[in-house]
Amino acid sequence: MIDPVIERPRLTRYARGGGCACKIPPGELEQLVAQVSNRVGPAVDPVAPLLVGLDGGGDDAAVVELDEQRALVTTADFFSPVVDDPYDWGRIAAANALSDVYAMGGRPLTAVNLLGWPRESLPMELAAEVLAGGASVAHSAGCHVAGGHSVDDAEPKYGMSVVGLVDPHRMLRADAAKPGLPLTLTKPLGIGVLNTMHKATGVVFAEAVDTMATLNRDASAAAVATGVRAATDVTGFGLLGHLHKLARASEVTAVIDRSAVPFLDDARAAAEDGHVSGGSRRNLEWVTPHVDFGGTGELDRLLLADAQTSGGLLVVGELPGYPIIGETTGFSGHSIIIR
Ligand SMILES: Nc1ncnc2c1ncn2[C@@H]1O[C@H](COP(=O)(O)OP(=O)(O)OP(=O)(O)O)[C@@H](O)[C@H]1O
Ligand SMILES: [Mg+2]
Repeated sequence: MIDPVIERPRLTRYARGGGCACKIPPGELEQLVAQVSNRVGPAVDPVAPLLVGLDGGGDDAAVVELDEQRALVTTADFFSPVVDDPYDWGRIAAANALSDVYAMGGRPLTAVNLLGWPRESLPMELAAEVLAGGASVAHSAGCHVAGGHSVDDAEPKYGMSVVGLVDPHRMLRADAAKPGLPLTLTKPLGIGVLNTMHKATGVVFAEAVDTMATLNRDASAAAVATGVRAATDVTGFGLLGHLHKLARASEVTAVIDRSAVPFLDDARAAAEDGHVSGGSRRNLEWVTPHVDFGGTGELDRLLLADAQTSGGLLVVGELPGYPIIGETTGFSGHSIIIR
């Protein structure tokens, strides 16, 4: 488990899955959440009205109204290592946790760390690097990191719980897409296959690391400024999984132009070499009944369903400087049509 060149433990070797690819598969998660909702009703005499909760398959974060202009956004995200470098893993995990606030059109205020650490097999100095990476990204977003919770764990896990603010009238919801609008994707896909290859071979993909550590802040602010109403972030369920959830919740069909979808360099080659995670295969299985794939081949299907970690925003509307990958139409029998 020691990297022969830098003589440091390879963090990805300490976990079975990695990043958002280790999420519980979408179908199983929905069943789990539904079982609880069926047994336990809503909050009794709530202190504040819930604007966004678990209805319609849930959204990126929960939102409660504070007053006419302000609502509170809460979200939590943590996962096992996606890269071997502890500082980079921290940066990526923080950018990913903050992303759900940006996906609602909000701004993060405070975060607390969520840390699981195998103290007997990995030095605490590495945990400090992970936390420092996380704090550096959160601080660059103007978000305080002011606490956390840490447990001894069989596998390393890291993430954050984040609280943000949003204007309830300008919030970006997954169930607010309308027909006849362009679909924009703000980060290239391929992160999952490159992470899977990194875990298997140790090769570092700097472009993928930079992409994952980049905040979705600017894209979110641009979407809110241009009056966009619907968006989500593309993470563990892949472009197709998150697009299906958004289209289903909004009762529209998303028509995707396959050739317009951006990918990181090397992503296709990594997929051709078989570096496709089990999570990505489960994503594809889950969405397949809802997708008209046209002539799309198996490899392209897998790449479009590839589990992303800290992926970009999928925005229903046009954002200057970011690629348009398709459009919405009225619901026509499938959530997604690929051309
Ligand atoms: N254990 C849980 N209990 C209740 N709700 C859950 C649980 N796990 C997930 N959810 C909810 O299920 C929905 C889908 O979860 P998912 O993790 O895909 O959303 P997400 O936070 O946007 O993902 P990501 O962080 O990868 O962008 C969300 O509304 C989420 O809050
Ligand atoms: Mg999300």
